[in-house]
Amino acid sequence: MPAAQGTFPGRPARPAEGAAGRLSPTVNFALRIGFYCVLCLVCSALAAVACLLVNGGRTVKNMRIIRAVVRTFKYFFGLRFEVKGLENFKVEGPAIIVSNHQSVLDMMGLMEVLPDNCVQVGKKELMYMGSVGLIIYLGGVIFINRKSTSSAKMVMSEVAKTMVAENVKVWVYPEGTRNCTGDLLPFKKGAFHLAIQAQVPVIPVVYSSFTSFYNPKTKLFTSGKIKVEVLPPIETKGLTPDDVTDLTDRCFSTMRETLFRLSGRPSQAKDSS
Ligand SMILES: CCCCCCCCCCCCCCC(=O)SCCNC(=O)CCNC(=O)[C@H](O)C(C)(C)COP(=O)(O)OP(=O)(O)OC[C@H]1O[C@@H](n2cnc3c(N)ncnc32)[C@H](O)[C@@H]1OP(=O)(O)O
Ligand SMILES: CCCCCCCC/C=C\CCCCCCCC(=O)OC[C@@H](O)COP(=O)(O)O
Repeated sequence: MPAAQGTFPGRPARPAEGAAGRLSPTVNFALRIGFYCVLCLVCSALAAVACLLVNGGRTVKNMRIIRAVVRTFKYFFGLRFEVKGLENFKVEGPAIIVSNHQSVLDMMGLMEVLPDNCVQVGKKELMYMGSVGLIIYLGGVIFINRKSTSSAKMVMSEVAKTMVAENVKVWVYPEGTRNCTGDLLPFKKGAFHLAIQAQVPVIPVVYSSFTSFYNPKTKLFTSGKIKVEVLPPIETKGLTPDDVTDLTDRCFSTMRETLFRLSGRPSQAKDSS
């Protein structure tokens, strides 16, 4: 049966979708995003209780509980993850993980590959999202104020010390904001300063472009497959602050190349346009 006008774009309607399958893309998008938010809020509240009972308060150990919960979300949205390179997370000790950031849906991709003892750097506004803010706090997320470079730098310098002392990996989205264009935004340098200050490797993780199944501008949100690749660690031992720009550029080029390859984007279209 051909896809009827107004069904989830990209594939024919299934009989079980019934009326929902015939909704306009805008309504379909709103319903699916609304459901995602409700799912996050409800599951965060339940997970928060579990975290408090099992681990007693704010600790990275709670990420195991959060990860187990969030890994079930993909089934509600017909999303599949094809993951390669997980062995690259097996470095001795702490590391900085950097990845591309496309959407609020990234939390599913994050939890699909998240190694143990790993916290994320997040904007402080996330704290005020009700139960989601609470669970993010309990998971040990490091909050930064993006509007104040000096305060963000201070927090990051503190993280450089504690991540080594406590053997924790730190996950940073170096684009600094969501970007669902199928390309990368220029990278902010915080993650790379952090890696060099702590003298720990940088592990890039790349998610293929969501644009074939998710696009807030065109109200597209259907099922889809996401390819994920964990790339080999980039060592920073012996690097100094003078090397931050080179390290940033190196990670950016490697990740952009990988993003285009995973997304099936032709190599001649690599220039940002
Ligand atoms: C049950 C279900 C619920 C689901 C629960 C799921 C739980 C998981 C939660 C996951 C949360 C994920 C949250 C994601 C986000 O919030 S992304 C947004 C926040 N993150 C970031 O912004 C990180 C990336 N940004 C940076 O690294 C920035 O560099 C930052 C540190 C923030 C500073 O930004 P900005 O002011 O814009 O500065 P620049 O990068 O342009 O840098 C300015 C100059 O400062 C120098 N610099 C930067 N950092 C440092 C540093 N640490 N030490 C020394 N110097 C630093 C930088 O080099 C620039 O100077 P030059 O231009 O090079 O001279
Ligand atoms: C009592 C207050 C109630 C608030 C209700 C909030 C409802 C939202 C509920 C669930 C949404 C799920 C969010 C999961 C966490 C997503 C983290 C994320 O992706 O943050 C975006 C941030 O990286 C970059 O932000 P910007 O792109 O710069 O912007």
